Amino acid sequence: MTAKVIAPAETSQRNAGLLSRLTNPRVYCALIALSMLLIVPVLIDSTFVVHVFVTICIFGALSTAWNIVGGYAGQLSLGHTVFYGIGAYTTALLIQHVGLSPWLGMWAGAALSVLVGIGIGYPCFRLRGPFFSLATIAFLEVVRLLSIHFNGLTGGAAGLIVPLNLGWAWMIFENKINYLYIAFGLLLLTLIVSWAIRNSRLGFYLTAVREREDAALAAGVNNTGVKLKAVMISAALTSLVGSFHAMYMTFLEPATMFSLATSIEIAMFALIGGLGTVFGPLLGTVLVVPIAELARGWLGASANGLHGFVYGTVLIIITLTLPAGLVGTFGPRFMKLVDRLPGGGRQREDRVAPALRQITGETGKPILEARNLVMKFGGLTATDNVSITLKRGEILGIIGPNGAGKTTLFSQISGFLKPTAGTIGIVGPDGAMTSPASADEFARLGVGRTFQIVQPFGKLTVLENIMVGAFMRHPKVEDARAAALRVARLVGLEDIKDLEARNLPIGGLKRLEVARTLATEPSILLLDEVMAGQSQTDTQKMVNLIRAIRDTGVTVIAIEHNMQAIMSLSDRIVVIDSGRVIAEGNPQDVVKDRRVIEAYLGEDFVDAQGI
Ligand SMILES: Nc1ncnc2c1ncn2[C@@H]1O[C@H](COP(=O)(O)OP(=O)(O)OP(=O)(O)O)[C@@H](O)[C@H]1O
Repeated sequence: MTAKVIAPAETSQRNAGLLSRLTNPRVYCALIALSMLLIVPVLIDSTFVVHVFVTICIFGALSTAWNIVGGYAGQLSLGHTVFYGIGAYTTALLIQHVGLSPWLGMWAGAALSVLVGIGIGYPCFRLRGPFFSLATIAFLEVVRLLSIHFNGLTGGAAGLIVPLNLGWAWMIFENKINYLYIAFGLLLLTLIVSWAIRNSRLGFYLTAVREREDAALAAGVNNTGVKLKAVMISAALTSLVGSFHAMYMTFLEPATMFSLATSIEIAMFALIGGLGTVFGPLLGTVLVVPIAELARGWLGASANGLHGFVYGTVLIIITLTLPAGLVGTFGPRFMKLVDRLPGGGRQREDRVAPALRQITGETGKPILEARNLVMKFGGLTATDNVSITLKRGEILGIIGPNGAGKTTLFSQISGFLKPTAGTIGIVGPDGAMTSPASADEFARLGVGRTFQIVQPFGKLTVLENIMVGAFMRHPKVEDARAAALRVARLVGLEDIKDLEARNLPIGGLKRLEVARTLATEPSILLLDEVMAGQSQTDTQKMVNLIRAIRDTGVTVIAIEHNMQAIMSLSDRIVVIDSGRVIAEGNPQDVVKDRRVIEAYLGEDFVDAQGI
């Protein structure tokens, strides 16, 4: 076995990196704020205050873990306590029957929760919006009923008492402050995981999938795969917290451990604080839990159920006045203030862009072959035995009247529509002809497409949108950022790189479509009406850009209604009408073709002109 020797230079570089992070006001302010969750209860030293802070840490951690699925991936799970309950019961049962320490049992619970998460997530991700939420509630209810039914194991509705072995090994303490240390540790763990996801390729992919599933697929994202990863991580973290909570409460019953009300509370904290943000769920918890707990503490039994009233009131006020939640609304302004503190406002260093993917192959040889493609939508035949061969290095223009079937053809040759009949072959990097099975496979093989109706990830900046494409070839964030910056420069988007995509005019959005696709470093680029909505100057710039892209070895197919542009740009033109190819050849010949003029201007015009 060989051990890795760490050079002194490497260690000092790492220390310098850590020090530079710690002197960043965003980092030290977050650490100071978080440490208050420990310092305040230690200073006040009251059992009730410690209990409130333990509850904040537990629910903050649960909500942060939920946010990975509900916020980042946009899957509104309302059955998340299923993982919390599984963690709790597994840990308690392992102590009772095997004598296993909860420190180990909690990982067994997490593993089981991951498996259940995959089981729930895989079928449910096909469902959208409220149907997904309802399905997660249904799963929660089934597990709750099962835990009541198997009362020999779980104690049923009567509940289960955790064996009371005192000490750190058994996670049971007389002094409540010890629980706070563990709860705080779990909160830190979930926050670190959540932060790491947010700033990784997975985080970008989850946001992309949440915003536009088709555009994410076109960027090579395996949508189900990334959502499953999110569920697995979230399930494991929720389960760990559930295990700890079982030890804190020392009594488990199905109604509490698999509670729909708790599932909703967890989601609500994230909604109040800011869905899809790292610190939003914790902030929501910090704001709401103490009010409810204090009200309960002061008013005692007479205030039973009051916390629900408090949660509901805060939720209504926040959703009506701040739909993006507290962090979503005030976060950017607050960060500007924080950046003014010592050590703040540092500029990111421009990194050298990674090498472009090499495109190999002989110019003029087929790179894509579509044979007899048929696409039927009910009684309508959108493409009718269309066959095209794309030659490496050419620019192929596809024209035809509205509704001719051009976009349908694009969707077929990029894997978005499975042809009713016919075959598609793409030459892969190894030179062999392959037929990918899904849109993301097409993308990874080098087929990049834009959408006629633009598909920006509205809440991401221009540069982040392009990064989603760049991640396909450059998994590291900094490499993807540098590669995206190179593309932004090429496409003329560098000046507005930090603007949120939803604020762009249509011309900018069209260029962003091209940029995101280009960032995937395709060998075949499918452009669907990218010149629509562009000024004359911008159209000319786009023509020049497409030529420049072709000169780097990329093969281009462009659908276009701007005749002047497509005729000047294309090496070859294919004309489609009513789903069929009616003419094919070089631009000069195609414009004179009787069938083409007839398709655009009608038979009467052709007869009158005597063509
Ligand atoms: N998903 C769908 N379901 C049903 N019909 C569809 C679907 N997609 C396209 N069509 C129909 O198929 C035909 C071809 O549409 P397509 O969008 O491919 O034409 P197009 O040549 O791209 O038109 P345009 O130039 O206006 O964009 C149209 O009649 C359209 O209404």
